[in-house]
Amino acid sequence: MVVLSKPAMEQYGLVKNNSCKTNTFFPGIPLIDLSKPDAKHLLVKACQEFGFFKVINHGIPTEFISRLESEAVKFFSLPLSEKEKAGPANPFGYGNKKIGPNGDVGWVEYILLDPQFNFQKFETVFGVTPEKIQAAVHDYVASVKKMACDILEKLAEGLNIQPKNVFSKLLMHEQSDSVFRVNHYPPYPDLHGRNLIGFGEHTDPQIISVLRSNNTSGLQIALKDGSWLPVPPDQNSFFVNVGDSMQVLTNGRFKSVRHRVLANSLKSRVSMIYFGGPPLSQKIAPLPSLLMNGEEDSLYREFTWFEYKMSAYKSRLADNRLGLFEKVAAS
Ligand SMILES: C=C1C[C@]23C[C@@]1(O)CC[C@H]2[C@@]12CC[C@H](O)[C@@](C)(C(=O)O1)[C@H]2[C@@H]3C(=O)O
Ligand SMILES: O=C(O)CCC(=O)C(=O)O
Ligand SMILES: [Fe+2]
Repeated sequence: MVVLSKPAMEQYGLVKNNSCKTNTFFPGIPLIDLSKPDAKHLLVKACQEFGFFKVINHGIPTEFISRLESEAVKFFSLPLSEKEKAGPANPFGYGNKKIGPNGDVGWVEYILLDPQFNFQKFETVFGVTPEKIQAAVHDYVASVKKMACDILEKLAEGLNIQPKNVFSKLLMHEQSDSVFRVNHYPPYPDLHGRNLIGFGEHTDPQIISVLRSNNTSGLQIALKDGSWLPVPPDQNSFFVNVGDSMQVLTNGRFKSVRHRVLANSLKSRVSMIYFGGPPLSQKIAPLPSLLMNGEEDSLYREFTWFEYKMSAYKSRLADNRLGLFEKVAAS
């Protein structure tokens, strides 16, 4: 990344170092052991209260994680001119500082991939080893997707709805519109008590997002009172976000969590995120069984994932994207 002067860095957004919840009593990020029988109930509770949790005993082979991370680190270490051959990210490819099509910026560089992977665009960049990278992405994504489906099935069981694949089938569908992203947040020079925004606050539009990072801090989630809670990094665990589409499918029971990343002044952060989405034609509406078979009103007007995605790509990162689809309460 190019070194910038302090005023130039301000365009990425700065926050005071003490702007987060650190001293108020807080029980901590929900921790779910996927191998335990009570996982399904704890998952439901975490999705209702935070829309966010950490999982252990996830079954993802360490080798898949380290292989992909080391390929990603190699890629991000290339000269900018080489990396740019895989860009711009519109929507897939290499991106640097610009996030999305509507003027958002952050102290981040990234690769966005369609997990059905068309690596042709990357062939020139990855040179002799496109197959190696392709295999690393494939193994990692297949394994994380399986875990995401396991979590979604446990959630259906915990909610007492049938069939248990009611959510997971949307990711398993051969036309599932999922996205895979690797973010790199380089360290930045000291800004006298200020933190630089790496990835601005937002909610993820899809059903579920599964994140793994190296041991560098930066991720924060918004609590109900609007304060920011730093998420301690843990390279051996995965973090899961409820996305906007899941909030709608559950008629608002599960919360799509607002989150952001602050860049670290000392260490690089590398994160890999699988965003599990449904097929484009999928109707997104509360499940009838969660509307008490007609007793409860839907909070949202009906839409397809295609419509929501189109609308999301017209929005700015921090926008309340679901707001446009909420039904106005009758007076
Ligand atoms: C500003 C934007 C970037 C984003 C597309 C959008 O217009 C609004 C949603 C953003 C987001 C957030 C979660 C994921 O990182 C992402 C890939 C997604 O599906 O929605 C990004 C989009 C992006 O970076 O292109
Ligand atoms: O990089 C991270 O840790 C999170 C980034 C994120 O929220 C996203 O890419 O949607
Ligand atoms: Fe996100």
